[in-house]
Amino acid sequence: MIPRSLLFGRGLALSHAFSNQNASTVHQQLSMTAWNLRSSLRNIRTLSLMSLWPFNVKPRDFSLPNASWRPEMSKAYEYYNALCEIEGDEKRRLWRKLPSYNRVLKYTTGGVYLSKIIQSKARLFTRNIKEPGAAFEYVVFMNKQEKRCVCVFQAGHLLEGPPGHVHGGAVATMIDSVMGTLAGYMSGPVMTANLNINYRSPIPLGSVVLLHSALDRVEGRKFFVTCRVTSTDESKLHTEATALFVSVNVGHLFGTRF
Ligand SMILES: CCCCCCCCCCCCCCCC(=O)SCCNC(=O)CCNC(=O)[C@H](O)C(C)(C)COP(=O)(O)OP(=O)(O)OC[C@H]1O[C@@H](n2cnc3c(N)ncnc32)[C@H](O)[C@@H]1OP(=O)(O)O
Repeated sequence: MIPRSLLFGRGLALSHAFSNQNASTVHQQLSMTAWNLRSSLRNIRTLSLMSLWPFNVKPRDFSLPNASWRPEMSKAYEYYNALCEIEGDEKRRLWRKLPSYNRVLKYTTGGVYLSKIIQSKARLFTRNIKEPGAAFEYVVFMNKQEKRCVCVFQAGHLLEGPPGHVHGGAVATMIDSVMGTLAGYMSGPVMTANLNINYRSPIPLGSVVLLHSALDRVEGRKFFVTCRVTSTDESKLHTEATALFVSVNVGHLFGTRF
């Protein structure tokens, strides 16, 4: 909101201008008032940029590069990002970088109201750690036409399981998130009904891996998805997974059907 002091300050200047009866002084005062108003508008614009509004109209995109990214992460990001920028109009582009927010619901159409109703303090599990690089650093590139996506993932030090390696639950979280994002992108809201994971080789903590996810088939509301976690050069297989996602309507989140 605009601070009260700012509004009242300019309001006083305005009333003071019209209390003076002298014509030239009034003219002078009006010029001053116009200047004051212009300056107020400038201030308001500046203040809105300083995030004093109750709603953050431009949410932070957590999938953009930050200082915690290792060169390998940046290199993989640049590779896939370049695929997104291949010439041609946006609709014909095969690859698209997905933005990533800490509350998906809040930034979907009409979702701002739902996000207030459903656990307003809730935040996306993978995006709620403040320190950049400490946990899940990732970015998803979607190829809708080929019904697949690739996620570049850097596992931070808070994700330790076996000493020096990534916790299996953290790997499962990323797999579920990436597969769920693919299924959701293809169909709208989904929930994981079934998830099977085979851990083939441990992922060193701090390393960068790729998650390749593909839509295998669709049967009515059921979306069968696969995922492979590999090293960035794809020479090493870390994990394989299959999952079933079932499309749901918003009512399902409330425990009702409508
Ligand atoms: C808009 C795009 C944006 C994209 C950008 C999004 C970005 C966003 C990023 C975040 C991404 C996070 C992704 C995390 C995703 C979770 O973590 S979800 C949380 C974990 N999952 C849950 O809590 C789900 C709990 N389970 C349920 O709610 C319900 O069981 C389900 C899964 C919704 C299904 O219930 P239902 O709707 O009543 O459906 P139901 O009739 O039981 O089953 C439908 C069909 O599925 C089959 N089925 C159901 N469960 C199973 C099962 N376990 N095994 C085999 N078959 C099954 C049934 O047999 C049935 O088959 P048919 O008879 O039709 O052939």
